Amino acid sequence: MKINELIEEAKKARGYAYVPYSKFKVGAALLTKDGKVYRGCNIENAAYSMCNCAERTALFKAYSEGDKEFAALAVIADTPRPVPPCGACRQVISELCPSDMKIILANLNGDITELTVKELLPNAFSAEDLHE
Ligand SMILES: O=c1ccn([C@H]2C[C@H](O)[C@@H](CO)O2)c(=O)[nH]1
Ligand SMILES: [Zn+2]
Repeated sequence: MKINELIEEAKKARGYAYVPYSKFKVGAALLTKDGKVYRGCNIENAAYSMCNCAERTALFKAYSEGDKEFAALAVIADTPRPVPPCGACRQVISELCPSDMKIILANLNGDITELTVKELLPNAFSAEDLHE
């Protein structure tokens, strides 16, 4: 699947964002190694801390269906620069995705930034830091 196709999938997911509080719609599309796409949108809550980002929605959907091998993640929002994932999502992405996996950040103007998981969260805390 081409990068622009994955961005289109993320854009479709963005249409389902439930954002009555921020009005800030985000969409994500997670490509598995065998070519399947899991879409995600952000889902907010009146108890603000329960808001779930688009990126984590897509990852948790895939994981809960037994899909764990990922090739790329695209994220899109209506931002001046390609949307930067929040710190919580960077941590979850770095736990569940390969460190050299491609992350594609986009906005509605067609600006695109491509980077890897380890570039998105350098020096991440990980399982290797637990125990001795
Ligand atoms: O990369 C991002 C950044 C923000 N949000 C969501 C969280 C919240 O619902 C809204 C405003 O922060 O956007 C995402 O889904 N992904
Ligand atoms: Zn996030």
